[in-house]
Formats: sequence, structure tokens, C-alpha cells
Amino acid sequence: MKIACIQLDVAFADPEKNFHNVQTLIKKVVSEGAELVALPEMWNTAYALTELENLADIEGKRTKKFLSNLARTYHIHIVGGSVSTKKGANFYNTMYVYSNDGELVGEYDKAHLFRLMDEHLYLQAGNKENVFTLGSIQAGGVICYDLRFPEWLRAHALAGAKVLFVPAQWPSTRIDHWKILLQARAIENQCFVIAVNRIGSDPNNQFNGQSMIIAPWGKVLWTGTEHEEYAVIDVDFSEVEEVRTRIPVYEDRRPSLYQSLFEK
Ligand SMILES: O=C(O)CCC(=O)C(=O)O
Repeated sequence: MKIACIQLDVAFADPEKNFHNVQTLIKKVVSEGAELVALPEMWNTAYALTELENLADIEGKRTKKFLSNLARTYHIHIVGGSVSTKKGANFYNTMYVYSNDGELVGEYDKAHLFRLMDEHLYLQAGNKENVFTLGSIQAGGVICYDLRFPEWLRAHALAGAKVLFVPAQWPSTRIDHWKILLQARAIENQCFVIAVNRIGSDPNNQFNGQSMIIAPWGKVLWTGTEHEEYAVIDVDFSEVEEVRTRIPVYEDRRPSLYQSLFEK
């Protein structure tokens, strides 16, 4: 499957500009044969948390219509990174996933809120996992800081995910953590990891991209630069079964042993 990562320079507090840029870039990757498109975190507003009352997508309506139309028109799967939403009275960091017939197959609110960027002061955390099917591929999606919780990604792999998507706005100051953690999650879960970071800056942070596509043996198939760009990379999902057969980690796990410690 040809996977496109769109490493966007997200405009701060400017949804109009961001929707326009995303549409333009999706058209470009489609012209290069993309069958699945992955976007970064909070691509509608960036971290304009103090302005969410005016800017967040109410019930995700605009984003859902936009992504559904693009998925159907171009016959592409879209893992829609995430957008800031207002659902009921609360704000969330929400991922929407569309299959290539334009159907919503996944909706996920970021489960671990990142205090260093004040998310806990403005957003509510989600309480549900995010496993979905695109064509014949079972996949999972988490958001940025969720990456630091290996048990959360493992839970998605155990629920059947053969590929994990990780959209992010991960600042350049900790980019070494990003790269190492992504590679570790691919190796330990024996799955593909498709991780899309942003570039550019907001009032508090610099972002330098380094989006990654990593195969289940840990091989890095693509790393983004520090510029706005996209990549279209051919991925062979049969590698997952090969790796899981070579080292049968899932058979050798001893969950009852771990559980006794977790319960202490
Ligand atoms: O964990 C980190 O260092 C970055 C996390 C982050 O930027 C986020 O969750 O938005």
C-alpha cells in the first residue's frame, strides 16, 4: 500500500489556511499514487489553546465533512492526524479516520494530556482505544504524548493493530526521544509505525519534522527533513507476519506474570 505522510507547517490559530493547505497537499500526494494519507496533530488550529472557544471544530463537523469528501473523491484512506474539537461543553484533541469509501471508521480523543504544553488545563482526555480497519489492514492510532506510554500502544497491537499511526506536534528540543521511542514501539510491537510530526513554530515551540515510517523489524523506511514536505512510500504489510513468526514475542509474552505487578 502506498502511504503518504504530510509533514505540514501548521499555521497558528488559522483553520482557513490549514484546511486549504491540507487540501492542496492531499491533491499532490494523490497525483503520486497515494492510497493512504496520514496527517499531523492539531492541524486545524495548532496549540492555540486559549482561543479554542472561537476556533475548535464544533462536534468535528467541518473536519468530518472535509475528510470524508476527500476520501471518497480520491478513493484514499485518511488517518486524519488530529484536530481540536468541541464536543458538548468540552474541548478535545481528536483523530478522525476515514476509509476510502468516505466512511468514518475511527474517532479517538487523545488519552494522555501533555502538561508541558498545558493541554490538561484546556482539554479533556479520551477514555477509549482506537483500533480500525482500512481495506484489509487492521490499524491503531494514538496521538503524540501517548507515545510515551508503551502499554497503551501494546494494548492496540494486542487488539490486532499491524500498523500504529502517531500524529504529533513534537518539539525539536526532544526530537531524539521521538525518534528512539518510535523505533522502539515498532520493534517491540513488531508492527509498522507511521508517525507524522509538524514543522515550523508556535509562540512557545519550534518543530523540526523528522516524521518517520518504520518497518516491524525496526528499519527506518523514511525520515522527514525539517521542511514542509510529503513522502509517498510503498509499504508491504506482509512483513508483520514474517517478523512475528521469526521472533514469536506474542506467543512468549507472560501477561499473568506482569499483571500481578501492575496490580500492586
Ligand atoms: O512527549 C513529548 O515530549 C512531546 C509531547 C507533545 O508535544 C504533545 O503531546 O503534544
